[in-house]
Amino acid sequence: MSIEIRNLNKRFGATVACDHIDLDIPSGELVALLGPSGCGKTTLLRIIAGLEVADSGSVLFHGEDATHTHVRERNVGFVFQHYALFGHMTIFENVAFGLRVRPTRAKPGSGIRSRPSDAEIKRKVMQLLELVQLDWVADRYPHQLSGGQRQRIALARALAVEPKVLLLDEPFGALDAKVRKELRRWLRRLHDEVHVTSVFVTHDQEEAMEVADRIVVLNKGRIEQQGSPDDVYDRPATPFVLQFLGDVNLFHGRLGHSPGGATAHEDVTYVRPHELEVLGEPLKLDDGHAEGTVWPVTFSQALTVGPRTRLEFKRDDGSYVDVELPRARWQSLREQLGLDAGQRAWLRPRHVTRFVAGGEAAVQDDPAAAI
Ligand SMILES: Nc1ncnc2c1ncn2[C@@H]1O[C@H](COP(=O)(O)OP(=O)(O)OP(=O)(O)O)[C@@H](O)[C@H]1O
Repeated sequence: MSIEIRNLNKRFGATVACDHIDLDIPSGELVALLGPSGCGKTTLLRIIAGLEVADSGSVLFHGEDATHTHVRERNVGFVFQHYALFGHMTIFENVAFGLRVRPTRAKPGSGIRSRPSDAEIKRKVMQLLELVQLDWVADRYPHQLSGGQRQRIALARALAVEPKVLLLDEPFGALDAKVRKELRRWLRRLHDEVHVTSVFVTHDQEEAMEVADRIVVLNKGRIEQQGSPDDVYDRPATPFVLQFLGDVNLFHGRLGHSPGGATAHEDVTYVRPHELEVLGEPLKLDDGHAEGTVWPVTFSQALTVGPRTRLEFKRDDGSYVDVELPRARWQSLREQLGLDAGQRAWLRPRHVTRFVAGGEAAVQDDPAAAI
């Protein structure tokens, strides 16, 4: 089931939660709505669900206008951050719930389906519990499960009614980092098996990059960019997207010294910390080879966390630049250059991103072309 959103607008008083949203979600895709707190992700999800009404615009399910269709008839499944399992019911009954509450004989054409037989419910619930790899907890109660297990059950319960669309609002938000990581990989594998069109809200860029087929980056109720994880990371359309998708060093005005004596570029330039190379001396021009931009800096400190090391350098204008490298690379570099706090070094970007004035279009550059 594809979802199309057309010129959707929603305000809460003076707050604009959805600002002219146009979005196509192809059938079977797993799409992440990504953005900072308050950018309108949940509101957009709730409008797709039918839990919130838009001020204007439309939502189409597979080409059919569903803007005014009641939530019960939209056939969507939900998973929220705070697992809303029923504490007094077993896991089996929790998963069976959506099927048990159906009418014995639904009105034809109402969009509501009839209740399956008890045998059919049993078969289906056990099949779903196997799918989420928790068939062995069928007789337990929610309080006897871990948070991660409860979220897997919440997902099984959402899938039990065979939704055409699955909506997930920060489903792993309340879990600790390690369980989150496990569950997002698990969700990705599950989606590859089930293929139900899914929309996933998160403010965690790593989570979106790892799980989604496509990422929709939202900012202040507007879509900044949408594309594959590689598209938005490698070819950010705006400074907001670039900065939201990971750490970045920002350089205003003149970039500093370029060995060829060419004029440095005046635009704002962005370089990710892992795209900078540390040199012990400024590059010399030899054999007519243009080397591009090199920034003189002073080494400040190194912080190693696990396998990665983050180096902090100070530029002559007083601003700081971060460089990230594998821990082993840092160890060999330290020996090679004898880097100590206060020592001079030079940074060469392997890749820079510039935006023309107004921040409308990105220019992805070979750094040599930036001068
Ligand atoms: N029922 C409401 N009444 C008034 N304002 C609301 C209501 N719901 C949302 N808002 C406002 O609309 C904006 C978008 O909210 P929304 O919950 O969609 O953002 P979000 O991106 O999901 O944020 P978060 O990640 O913090 O959940 C926010 O400024 C919020 O305060």
